[in-house]
Amino acid sequence: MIVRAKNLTKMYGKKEKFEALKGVNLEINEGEILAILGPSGCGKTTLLNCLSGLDEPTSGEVEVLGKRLDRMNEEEKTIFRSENMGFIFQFFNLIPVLTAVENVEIPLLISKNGTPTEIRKKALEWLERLHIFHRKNAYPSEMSGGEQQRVAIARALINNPKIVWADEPTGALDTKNSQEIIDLIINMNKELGTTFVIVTHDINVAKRAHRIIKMDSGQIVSEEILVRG
Ligand SMILES: Nc1ncnc2c1ncn2[C@@H]1O[C@H](COP(=O)(O)OP(=O)(O)OP(=O)(O)O)[C@@H](O)[C@H]1O
Repeated sequence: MIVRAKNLTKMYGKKEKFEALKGVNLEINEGEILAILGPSGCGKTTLLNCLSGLDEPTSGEVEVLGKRLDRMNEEEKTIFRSENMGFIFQFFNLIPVLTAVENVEIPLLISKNGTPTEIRKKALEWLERLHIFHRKNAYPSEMSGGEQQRVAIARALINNPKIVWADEPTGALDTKNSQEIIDLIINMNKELGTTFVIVTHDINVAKRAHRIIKMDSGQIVSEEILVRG
């Protein structure tokens, strides 16, 4: 078990309270690809952010890799995230003034993991692994959505995280690029054993996961385990 959430609730608003999570219980296995499906506004992003420590639940417990996030302060959570987690977003979130290779280097520069030469070498290796080496010197604005997402995945994986949170990773891509991005995620999961938690609207993406949970109005309403031959 890599993640365990107990009775998570999240309230938004001061006067007009809105309950975005209504007592969510969830366990995520190490090495699995979990897809979270559900209609717009049902609480998928809120759940993902509470599980990763980007946001704080109003009540409930979250344990990741045996550590209670709700017992850490912001600084401890930041360090914990940088050591153990990677993030992939719908709109890639690359830094516009940095090239592809420079964007991929960021996590290693932050964790001071290697000399500048070693860091550059590793970043280039990751670009190669994600079939985007030829765009190493391109800026985000010069790349297609599919290319930017490959760079973002390289950046998410370069620190060898145990778990990667992906919020609509194919939401801004066409069918062909979505397929390629999900293929890359599956390959990385097989090769590295990284756990992936993917919020998606796209049933074709969800179908490639090991398990799908469906949410509605702040609750998990069903679960499906997918068996592949
Ligand atoms: N900061 C906030 N303040 C107030 N309400 C919020 C806030 N963030 C989210 N909400 C509300 O909480 C609910 C859940 O939002 P969330 O973004 O988690 O849904 P979602 O399922 O990820 O939606 P989508 O698929 O459209 O991204 C929505 O009704 C949203 O309007």
